[in-house]
Parts: sequence; C-alpha cells; structure tokens
Amino acid sequence: MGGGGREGRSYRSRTQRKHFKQSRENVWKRSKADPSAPDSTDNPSWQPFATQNPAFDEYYKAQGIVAAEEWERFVEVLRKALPAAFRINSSSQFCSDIRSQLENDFMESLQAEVSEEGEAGAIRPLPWYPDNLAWQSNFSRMQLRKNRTLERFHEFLKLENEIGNITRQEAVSMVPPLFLDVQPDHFILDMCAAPGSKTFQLLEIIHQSTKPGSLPDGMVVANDLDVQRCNLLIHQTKRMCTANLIVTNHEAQHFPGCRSKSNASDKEIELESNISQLLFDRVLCDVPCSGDGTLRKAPDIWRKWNVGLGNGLHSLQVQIAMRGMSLLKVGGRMVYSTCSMNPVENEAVVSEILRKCGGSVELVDVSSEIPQLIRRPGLRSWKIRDKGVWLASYKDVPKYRRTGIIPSMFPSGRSDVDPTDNGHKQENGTNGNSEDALQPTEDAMTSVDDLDVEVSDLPLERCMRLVPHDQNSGAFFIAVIQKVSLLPVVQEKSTTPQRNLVPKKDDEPHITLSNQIPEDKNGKVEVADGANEMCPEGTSEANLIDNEDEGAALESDSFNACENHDTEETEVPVDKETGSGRTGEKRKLQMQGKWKGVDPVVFFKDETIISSIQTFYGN
Ligand SMILES: C[S@@+](CC[C@H](N)C(=O)[O-])C[C@H]1O[C@@H](n2cnc3c(N)ncnc32)[C@H](O)[C@@H]1O
Repeated sequence: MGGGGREGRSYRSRTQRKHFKQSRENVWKRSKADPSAPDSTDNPSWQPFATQNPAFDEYYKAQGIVAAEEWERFVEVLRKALPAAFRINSSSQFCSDIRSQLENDFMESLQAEVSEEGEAGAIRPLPWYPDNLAWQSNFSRMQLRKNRTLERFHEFLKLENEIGNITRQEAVSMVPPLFLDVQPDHFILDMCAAPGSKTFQLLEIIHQSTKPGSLPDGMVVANDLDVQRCNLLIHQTKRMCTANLIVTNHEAQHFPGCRSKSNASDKEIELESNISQLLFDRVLCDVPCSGDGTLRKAPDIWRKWNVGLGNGLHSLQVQIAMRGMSLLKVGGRMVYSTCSMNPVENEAVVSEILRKCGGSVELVDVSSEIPQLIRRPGLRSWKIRDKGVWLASYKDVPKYRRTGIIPSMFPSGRSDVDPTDNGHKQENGTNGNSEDALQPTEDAMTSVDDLDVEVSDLPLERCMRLVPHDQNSGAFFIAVIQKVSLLPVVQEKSTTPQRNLVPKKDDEPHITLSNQIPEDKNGKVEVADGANEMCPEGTSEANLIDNEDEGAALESDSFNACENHDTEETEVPVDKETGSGRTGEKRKLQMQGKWKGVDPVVFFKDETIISSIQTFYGN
C-alpha cells in the first residue's frame, strides 16, 4: 500500500525518527541566534529559558540535598524537559481496556516509530505504582503536542483524559496519596486541593471497589483558598461523576470545624445529642510551596527562584499542617507534601509539627512501603539563608530579621536568644529598616563551611525526598504523620472562624477544634512576616496550566497566586445574598479571564434545587 513494502516503511521510520530527534532537541532550548529555530524568526523577542541560577546552586549545594559528586548529574537532569506521565482511573469501567491498549498497542507502536536504537521504552508503566496503572513516556508534554509522529497517542491521551479514564499528572505528584493508605470508607480532607489531581486519585481509591449503582461510604472534602483554582478542581473532579465529594473554599489554616447532625460514630466527637464534630481519617496536606521541584515542567522558575520564597512560606505551611493535625482523628494519618526541595519548607515544617504536638503524633517510618520508589531520607541538618547571610541557628539572626526568620526554621527549633540581647553584632546599631542594616558585615559573611550547624534530634530521616535524577522525574517531599492521641490541650482561644455553631450550653462539656490547637503562650499560632505574602516576588508559575493541551488542564502542583496576574480583577460590591463580605466593603472578584470555558462556581438560590439536594444528602 501507498509507500508500501518493507523498504518504504523503514525509510519512513528513519525519516520520522530523524525529524523526531531534531524536534526533541529543539523544543526545550532554542538559541535566538539559531536561524533554523522557527520561533526566532517568527518572534524576534523570543528568548530561551535560562536554566541556571547561581543563588539556587549556592543554596542547594550548601544544603547537601544531593552528594557533591552527584551535583552535575542532578542539575543536568533538572535542565531537561519533564517526561509526560499519566494515570489510568482505577475505578473506571474501562480501566483494563485502557491498560491493555497501552501494553499491547502503544508500547510497541511508539517504540518502533520514534525510539532510537537501544533507547528505553517510549512509554512504560511506573514500577512503583500498583497494577501498571501509572505510565511515563519519554516525551515531554510539548513534544506530545508538537510532534506529528505522536499524534495518535496524543489524541488518545486527550480524549481519555477528557472523559475521565486517565488523568495526566506528573509522576512524583502521584506519590502522596499512595502513602495515605486510604480505605473506601474513609473521610478524607484534602486541604490545598486545586487543581485536583490528587483529589481525583483519592476519589478513585474510595470508588475502586464500589459496585455499579452504589456509592462508597467514604467521602473527600477538597479545599482550596483560590476560587478560580476551585473551579479547576471542580472541572477536574466532575470527570469522576461522584457524589462523594465536597469542594470548599477556605484558608486551610483556618478550616472550619465541621459539625454534622447524625448519630455520632467513631469518626466524630459527640458534642451534644445528635450533633457531632467531624474528624477525618486521612488528611492530605499538599501545601503551597516555592515549587522548585517542578523546574523541569516550568523552567521559568530558574529565573524567579530566590531564598526568600521558601523562607516566606514556612509559617503558613506550619499553620496549615497544624490545622490538619487538629482535624485528624486519633489513629488517623496525615501526609505532608510539597513540590519543593527546600528543607525550610519541608523538614523544618515537619519538625515544628512534631514539636508542637508533643508525643501525640509520630513520624511514620514508611521505608518498607512502595519499595520500588527510589527516595532519599529526610535531612537532619540544614541552614537558613537570609539577606545574603548563612545562619546556623536562631541566635545568629539579627534582631531586625527576627520576625521574618523564626526559630522553627532551624533544626533545633530553639530560640536560645538572650532576652536582653539587643540584636546580633551585624546590626551595626542601625535600625532594621535602614538600607545599611541590610548589608551583611564582613563578620556576618561566615562561609557556609565554617558554620556550626544544628542537628535535629527528631527522626527526620523518615521523611522522603524524591530527586529528579533518581528516576527521571520532578522533585517532591513527603512525610507521613500518624496521630496517636489528642493534641496537647491549651486554653481555648479560637483561631478558627466558627460557623453554624450549635449554641453551647454552659453546663455541658464543649469541645471545639480550636481547643486542640497548640498555641504559643499568648494563644497565637506564630506567624512570620512574609508568611501571608502568598505570592512572594518571583513565585513560580510552575503550575501554569496547559490549557492548550487539555482544555482546562489539570496538572499543576506548586502554589501560584501569581497566576492571577493573567486574570482581570474588578472591584465589585459585596454580594449581600451570599453574605460573602460585610456591608460597605469591596471585594475583588476574580474574573474568568483565561479560565474561560471552565465551569464557574454558582451559588444556588432556587429553594426547589436546594431542597432536592438536601433530600439527597440528608440534613
Ligand atoms: C501545591 S498546590 C496543590 C496541588 C494539588 N494538591 C494537586 O495535587 O492538584 C497548592 C494549592 O494551595 C492553594 N493555597 C494556597 N494558600 C492556601 C491556603 N492558605 N489555604 C488553602 N489553600 C491554599 C493554592 O491555591 C494551590 O492550589
């Protein structure tokens, strides 16, 4: 047939391979000077991404997240485009058909068409994911989009993704839900859930063994602060056709206590007759982070990365994780995860949770779980960098920086400062706001090798860090924490907005979530300045959603309030009907902008609809 015969086919394959190889090299890094690069002529302002950042190198070399002899290999892989990965929906009725199409059709056909001699499979199942349900290709998302040889495979991915049979998701992002040990009857809180790839994974697990026509006993509450990202979350999860999901839009650190009118079960603490407080069997705490683990997917992070990103998020991460712990049932498991490699966002946060919770939580040793997954143990030692200075412990922090750099960032978590201490020697007697105060003195410019770094006495090696060159992936950090008893009780001083509270009768024992939150002696959870700067300058757009590819595409891991740069913001009066705001205040309405086509969240007003929902779910 056309072009037929063995010779014709092999010629075509060779040509395709050559074309493919060239475009493989081109898509990621094109030189402006290269006249053959299509974009350089079409768009003279086009610049290739810079894939290096001296501050990044200096910081991570000093932290020792990989051994010195591995450094070159580590950054070499970090500079390469991330191979596309996806998961088959384990609860889909077409799950086995899709898996066999991959195993029996695409594995061979793609190998023959585009792989170089001896090159590892064009697509292959991820060895650590159960039942061959997660796959990784040798192609980046860009290659999948642009390369005609891959068209049939790309169309397959797009279609199956759209109808919910597969989910396109970065491989390492699939890991945290696996360590949650979810059972179909579990109540799960996904605290920072958008755009929802892990929520979808959790829903799959609770639906997996449900018979057609029946609903699982479990439920997922998926929360996110950003309303636009909540829209994406809804768009993503509606592919699942589930009734066992509630999407909420709160600050996770202030996630309200949920009360239900039901017979209290072991999932709940009975408050009054018929009113119980819902606690969760599992909590996923995939917090906003600086996102440098997604560098391969979002190379613009190279340019934007700076040490302030991680330092500025530490406090918020602690607060979110602590709220998660307080909402977790005794005996329950919480996974804390980030797509950042930075110890201040990772080990330091986990350490602070362990310290604040005393003996009521345990860092679980999961080294024997998912043995095929290559991981590195968590660090027990790290240092903080601030304003160009390395700091080994809190006592080294100049007074003018003590609101931004806090004790919990250091391995010991101790403050150890003399209360009469007026500040560190490099303060130069100036006040912290002057420019001079920001210049480190020679004395303060201690070389990182001379630092007397603290070593944590917590078993932080039980945390895990996934690094790119171990299994050709992005980077991720994961810690599994078990709640073994109620958290230390402190004087009740609510840090949580209490809504729809049942009136407390004075003579009855009254348990609120807030009285389980360990607080400092002033009854406050510590907040470092900058923690609420949700979008520290240069925070990544790592999570730019690949709309072009997947409609309202769905794979994004790092926090990115900066995405809102692309959306229009209009000031509108508060909506009195929904009560979202106080009279006289103005509130910013995030317009759809580039999210056009993604279903907006709509508030029901029609009583008939509301009562039919109430009838379905019960009160
Ligand atoms: C790392 S992303 C979550 C990725 C998500 N778990 C997934 O797998 O698709 C972090 C999310 O946290 C949200 N976020 C940021 N600050 C938050 C807060 N204070 N409370 C709740 N969510 C927050 C961001 O909008 C972002 O969607």
